[in-house]
This record gives sequence, C-alpha cells and structure tokens, in this order.
Amino acid sequence: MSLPGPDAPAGAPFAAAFRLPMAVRFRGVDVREGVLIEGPAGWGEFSPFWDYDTWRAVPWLYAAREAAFSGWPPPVRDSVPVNATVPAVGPERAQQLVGAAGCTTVKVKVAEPGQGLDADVERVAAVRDALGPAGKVRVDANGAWNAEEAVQRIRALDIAAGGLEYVEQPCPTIDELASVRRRVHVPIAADESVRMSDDPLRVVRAEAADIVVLKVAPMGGVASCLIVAEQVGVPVVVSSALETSVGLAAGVALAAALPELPYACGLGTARLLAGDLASEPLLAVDGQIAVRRVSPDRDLLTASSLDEEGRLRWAERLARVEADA
Ligand SMILES: O=C(O)CCC(=O)C1=CC=C[C@@H](O)[C@@H]1C(=O)O
Ligand SMILES: [Mg+2]
Repeated sequence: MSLPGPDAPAGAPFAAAFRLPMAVRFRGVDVREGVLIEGPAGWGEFSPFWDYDTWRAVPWLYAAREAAFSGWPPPVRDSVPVNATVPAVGPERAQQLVGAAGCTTVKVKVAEPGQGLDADVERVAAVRDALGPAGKVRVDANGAWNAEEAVQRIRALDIAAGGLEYVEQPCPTIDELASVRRRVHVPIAADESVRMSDDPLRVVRAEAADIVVLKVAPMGGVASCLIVAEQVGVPVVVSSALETSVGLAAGVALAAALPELPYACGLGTARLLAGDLASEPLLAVDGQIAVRRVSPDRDLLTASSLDEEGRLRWAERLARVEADA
C-alpha cells in the first residue's frame, strides 16, 4: 500500500506525506510528520502525534476531511490575536523567542521532565522581563503536577510572572483541577481534560476550569469545536496542535468564526517549526494572524516529503484510522 500521489487516477484526492524538523524541541517532539489531503474545499492536514493511538487519531482525520471536503463556517473577523509560545528553554533563549514573536501574550511551558521549579521560575521571570508590565503571561504544565505541587508552584510562578493570566492543565485529573481551582486565585484552563476526553464538557460541569482550550484536530474539526464552544459556558482559547500552516489555518478558521474571542490564541506555532509547507506561512504580524486559507507550495511539499519507509508508515496509519472512522 502507498499514499496516492500526483500520479493517482483522475478524481482521486491528492495526498502527500511530509516531515518537518522542529526549530526547538517541544513536548518531546523534534520532528512533525503527517499527511496533507486535497479536496474540493481546499487542503487538510492529518498529523496526529505518534503517541496518539488509532482511536485518538480519528478526530484528526475528521478535521482533515472537513478542511478538504466541507470547508469552514464564515469568519466574523479578519484577523485573530495570538500568543507567543515559549518551550522549556533557558531564560536567554526565552527572551529571544518573545522578542522575535512580537506578541503581547506569551505562553510559557513549565514542568518539563528533568527540570525543577527553579528553571520554571527563571524562565517565567525572564519572559515577564522581555514583555514588560502590560503583557500577559500564561503557563502550561501539561498535567505534570499533583494538586499539592500545583498549588505551591502556581503561587511561585504567579509571583515570578508578576501575575499570571491563567495556568493551563496543572494536574492530570478533573478532581485535582477542581481542588487546585478552589485553592489558588489564578484562573485554571483545561486542555488535555477536554481534548483527551469523551465528554469535553465534564471539566466545566465539575467546576474544575475557568477556561477551556480547543484544538481543532484532536477535537474533530472546526464545526465540532464550535458546538463545544457554544455549550461549554466558559470562555475558550483556540490553540494549535503544532501543525504546519496548512493545519493551522483550521485553528484560525475556528478563532475567526467564534462569536467571542476574549483571549489570544495559541496559533502562533509555525515559528516552532524549522520549515513550512506554504510559501507564505501563517505567521503573526503585530500579534495578529490574518484569516485565510493556506495551500501548500508544491516545491516545499516535495522538499519535505517523507522517504519510502515513512510514506508506508503513514499510508498504513491512515488506513487504520480510516477503518475506525
Ligand atoms: O497553546 C500554544 O501556545 C501552542 C500550542 C501548544 O502549546 C501545544 C500544542 C500541541 C501539543 C501540546 O502539547 C501543546 C499544549 O499542551 O497546549
Ligand atoms: Mg496545553
């Protein structure tokens, strides 16, 4: 089995597997891989991380098919505000990233395996320093802390930041999030508790989150995220799944279609990749990304295409996910 390519029979959707190195290691990932598919509505990206099993990758396929075959609801704004995203790097590199991004909101990764609270405090303080007093600093712990650790660390990071906008997923479980939320004044945002759950509204019913993070690919597309946003009853933050600009365009479409957009979106992640598939990547200018569709550049796609072994790996994965979809 292999992926259909430019030589596929007439009428078959074009699909191409890609591999792009990250500019900075992020969530343990050094390389992004995936498949682009083309349909009558445009291009979609299917790029579930390899730690997503077949069942968890199904929503990524729905999101890619929506982009390629159905399209997205009309936008209500023509640009969306984004945050800069700072991985678990040292304080100097963190300041460089903040300076290069030109955003007034920054999300800082904390609780990286192998690092301690000191490194987080240093990074967060450096980001505040680079941003100035008017900017907003949020942190994301990816569920690494237990409730007790979370309470202590959030207090320390809130001081280092001179005030945190919110803390994303401090603990893994909804019960822990609820307990932490009762004990700190920093707002709690739920990410994994929403995108990895079979019931994305449970976290809010349990009064465990002030804010909900929505990611188009792991949540099955723009339309399904809009339904969650409508039902959830708390503000939402649209964020990426580290896609190329082709996939990021779906997140931008969601942010563009939401009736309210009170927070900067975590969609400024094209900068975390060392390359892209579009000749004009979805990069923020003055902290804003313009709302538009993105098509890959054929030469960039060819330059980033996977080798035979990689194409086979993705063709097999796609077939497994399609069988479950
Ligand atoms: O929200 C952002 O600023 C960028 C996106 C981001 O942080 C993430 C994207 C993809 C995978 C996740 O581990 C990570 C997150 O936890 O939110
Ligand atoms: Mg997160």
